[in-house]
Amino acid sequence: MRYITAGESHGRGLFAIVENFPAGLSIDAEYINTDLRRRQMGYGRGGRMKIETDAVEFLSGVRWGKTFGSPITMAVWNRDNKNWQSMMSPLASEENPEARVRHPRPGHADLGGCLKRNMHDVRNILERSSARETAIRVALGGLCRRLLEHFGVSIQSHVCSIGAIESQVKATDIDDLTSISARADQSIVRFLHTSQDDEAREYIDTIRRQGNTLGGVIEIIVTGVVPGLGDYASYGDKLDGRIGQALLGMQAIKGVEIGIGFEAARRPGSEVHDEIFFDQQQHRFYRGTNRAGGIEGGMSNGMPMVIRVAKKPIPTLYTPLKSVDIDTKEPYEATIERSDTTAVPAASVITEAICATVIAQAYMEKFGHDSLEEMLRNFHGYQEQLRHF
Ligand SMILES: Cc1cc2nc3c(=O)[nH]c(=O)nc-3n(C[C@H](O)[C@H](O)[C@H](O)COP(=O)(O)O)c2cc1C
Ligand SMILES: C=C(O[C@@H]1CC(C(=O)O)=C[C@@H](OP(=O)(O)O)[C@H]1O)C(=O)O
Repeated sequence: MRYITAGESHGRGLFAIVENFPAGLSIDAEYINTDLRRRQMGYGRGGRMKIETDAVEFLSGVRWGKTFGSPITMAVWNRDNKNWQSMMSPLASEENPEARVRHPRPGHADLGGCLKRNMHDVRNILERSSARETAIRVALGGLCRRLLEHFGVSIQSHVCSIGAIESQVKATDIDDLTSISARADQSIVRFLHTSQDDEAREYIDTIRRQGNTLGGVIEIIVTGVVPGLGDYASYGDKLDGRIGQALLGMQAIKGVEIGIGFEAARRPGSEVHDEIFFDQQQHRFYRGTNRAGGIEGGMSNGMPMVIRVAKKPIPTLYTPLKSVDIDTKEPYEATIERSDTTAVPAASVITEAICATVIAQAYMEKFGHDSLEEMLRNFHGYQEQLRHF
């Protein structure tokens, strides 16, 4: 499966074209819209989320509720586009020099993008670098999640912290397998949906009043994955590398840990590596602990995957940081139109979608991508192989 996304934050909408997706998968828009709605939730977002009601529209590749092997085109339309008609017009012949954005924001793509493309209007950069693009990646993730359900894979996430506030549901104690499976049994545990809500809301309000912003830590848990996805043989095929690349390819993600991650560097080997056992009754190998977070040697090992990401604070600050006018080169305080204070709960949903996409790709690699029936046949054959190993 290959895909490309297109679209600007305030343009007509966001689009994805997905190639080589298996035929025969039942999909309805509402299944995907559930994730799109979840992505819009969470305390601390700015005015934009009140304007949008994200929903997916299939423009190609789905017929009578099923994929049929043609490239799938998905769209999420921007309601806000009607307020940006002249600014975002693809065809208006006159440029409006007054509409140019000249003040790049520290921490955003603004300055690097202008230098790289030799453009003197930051809007040309910010429209595409905006995390609005994640709406369509969540739609794609929904499609992949639906496919993975047929293989018993489930992907959940929760917010471990926002700024200095820790969730009551802490990051998984990776030495304790019961806590991982208990966590994986829960449907999404969302920070700001717990009894801690009041404290967290007050904290976010204080930060917003100060014109400041917050990031946070998210944990993703993937259960039901077969061993042997990805590969040890070539660097580009390693599953941990692919998950890391995909997550770091998301706006504002600055760190990815798999299993105990950085903690592994502090412990001796005996407290890092998961011992191997064999369950005679179920005729399968298992690990006594899961510090590797379900991935060893670039391959899934059949244990739950545990992945954590660090999201940096939102770059647009209402109390702006110092910047420089790209025309006059004079100091200038960065531009603010409208912005989120924090978007960590939304990011949590996006990371699930990104993991779903990478893992679905790995399943298609191993079991084929022409049809769901063929994939399932190959999958059952592989299970048989494992049973007789
Ligand atoms: C869900 C989500 C919402 C975001 N909202 C904003 C925002 O309102 N204002 C802003 O300046 N950055 C926002 N960001 C972060 C920027 O998109 C991101 O920092 C920017 O594209 C620069 O890329 P980098 O942080 O990966 O270096 C958001 C990110 C995510 C994931
Ligand atoms: C639109 C979304 O997030 C946007 C991400 C974003 C950025 O710079 O990344 C800036 C803001 O856009 P606007 O300037 O239109 O308010 C966020 O609202 C979304 O998540 O759907």
